[in-house]
Amino acid sequence: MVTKAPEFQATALEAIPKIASLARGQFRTHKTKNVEWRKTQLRKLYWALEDFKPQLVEALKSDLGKSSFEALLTEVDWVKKDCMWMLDHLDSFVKDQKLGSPDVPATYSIMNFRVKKEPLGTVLIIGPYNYPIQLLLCPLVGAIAAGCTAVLKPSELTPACAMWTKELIEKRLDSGSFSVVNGAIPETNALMAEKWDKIFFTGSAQVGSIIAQKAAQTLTPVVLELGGKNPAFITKNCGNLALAARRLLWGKTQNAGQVCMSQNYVLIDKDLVPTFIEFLKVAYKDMFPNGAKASPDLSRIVNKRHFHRIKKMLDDTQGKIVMGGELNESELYIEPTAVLVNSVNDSMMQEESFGPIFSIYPVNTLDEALNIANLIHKTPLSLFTFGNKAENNRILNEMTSGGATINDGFFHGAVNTVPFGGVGDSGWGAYRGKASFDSFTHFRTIAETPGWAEKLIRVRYMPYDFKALAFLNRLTEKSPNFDRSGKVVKGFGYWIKFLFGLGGKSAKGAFLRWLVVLVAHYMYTNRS
Ligand SMILES: NC(=O)C1=CN([C@@H]2O[C@H](COP(=O)(O)OP(=O)(O)OC[C@H]3O[C@@H](n4cnc5c(N)ncnc54)[C@H](O)[C@@H]3O)[C@@H](O)[C@H]2O)C=CC1
Ligand SMILES: CC1=C(/C=C/C(C)=C/C=C/C(C)=C/C=C/C=C(C)/C=C/C=C(C)/C=C/C=C(\C)C(=O)O)C(C)(C)CCC1
Repeated sequence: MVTKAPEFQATALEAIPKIASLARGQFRTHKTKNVEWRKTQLRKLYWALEDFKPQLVEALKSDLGKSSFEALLTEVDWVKKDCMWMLDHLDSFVKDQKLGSPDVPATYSIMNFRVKKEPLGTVLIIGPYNYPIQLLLCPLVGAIAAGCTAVLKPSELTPACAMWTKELIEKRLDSGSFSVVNGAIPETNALMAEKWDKIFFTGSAQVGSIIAQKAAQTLTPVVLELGGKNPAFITKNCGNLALAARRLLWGKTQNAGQVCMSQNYVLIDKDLVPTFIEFLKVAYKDMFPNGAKASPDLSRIVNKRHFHRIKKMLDDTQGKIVMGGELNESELYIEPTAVLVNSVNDSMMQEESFGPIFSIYPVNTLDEALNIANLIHKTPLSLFTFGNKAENNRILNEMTSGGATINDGFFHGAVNTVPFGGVGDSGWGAYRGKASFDSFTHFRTIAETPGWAEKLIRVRYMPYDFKALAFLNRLTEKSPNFDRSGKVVKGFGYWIKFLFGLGGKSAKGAFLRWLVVLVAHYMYTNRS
């Protein structure tokens, strides 16, 4: 029998400054600089997740109706894998990076330039409700790896997960170095009143803006992982429309579409629309042979407020529901739903879905699709392309996004070791894999000037000597190979290189050409 989650209890407001101060104090002991200490914390986190697995799976069920399959794949095991990956690579990440050519000119090579990887300090991590374990603890893996201490603020909308997270972190990790503050706006405000060395926020753009403004007052750096209105493009040349339908439906069924990087709307060649809808229905039937409501796999909407937010999008649409459409408030159930729309002003195009619903918008050309997508949201978190190679490249070239997947739903975000983040108003900064370590690290450049070099570098001292400066410039300055209009000038040096390199553009190219010439010459002279 799995123990029920402790009843949700917000952290006392007056305790919050002490928690923050304790975490800062722990950082000042310098124990986190020890890489073995960090590894021990990561190992403890791994085992805490393993040991609390039944409680977390149950909590995800009670907070979000999440299936145990998804609870393991995308939350508990996901973070465990993150710990293991970080443990495997931490030794190489923490090493000083020696700076040589091309960063340091040869003339300065005696200064032993290097980059030291320093922990930023004490950080605040604020999480959202949709993946309450993964999106709170993966940034923590980065923070621990980098040598930071941290205070975590889980979403109050997933109370069972929040309470277990507090227990597993505070019971298993170094006391005081890692703490969890539970609560909503007042508790977050109390946390924001403290000084942090970095704030890592995942959530809505609206709250992200509040956090960024508050952080700016103390010049605190922030990572923002926000939402977006993400487009999918399907062109006439998409090849396999049935596959596109199935893969896009996947994006709206995992976690009942409460995935910030899944598609909001599909811009599709108008001639493909009827077939695409048929394929969506086939895929739906495959995934839910007994209907979505009866499926043990489909999550529920987190609460009534979000249920009504999503319902309102459907109530306000002028479009036609072509798949799904069933809602049940008492069960917080919303069926995976597709709506065929014909206006960019439709609620289904203008609002962030963040649920199992999406719109289908027929277009005449790819130009039209790109114009619409750039109009709806210029910097979405993701985009998806289903076209031929040239079309996919064109879409990627003419529209930006945090990340993108060609020929699938949100696959670029389904691997935990590659960088993940938004662009513009869908987010600042990235994490996962090495990016998680980097996100909490200060890359500190160090130079070391040997005493014996004093004579060589005396040019910098007053009284200044223009002759010495001219000499230094002769050693260090490179003359341009371009004129004032920006055109490359093929001067004497270029033609010499061209001649001796036999037209090869690199040393390797020149070497290969010389090799061919020499082999040909050898064969010619040794022919029988
Ligand atoms: N880019 C990414 O990785 C992700 C982005 N999201 C985005 O998050 C949103 C859904 O998550 P929610 O939990 O509803 O986000 P939210 O922004 O409402 O809440 C996130 C966190 O901020 C706190 N918070 C809420 N209002 C606050 C306020 N006024 N002042 C200070 N703190 C406050 C909450 O307690 C919670 O811990 C969607 O917009 C979604 O697109 C969600 C998951 C991942
Ligand atoms: C098994 C063999 C092979 C290989 C098999 C392969 C490649 C299997 C692939 C499985 C797939 C596609 C699994 C899909 C996993 C999806 C995941 C983990 C989704 C995660 C979603 C997340 C983390 C959501 C996050 C949400 C966020 C950030 C948000 O709201 O923004 C071979 C190689 C073929 C050989 C034989 C054996």
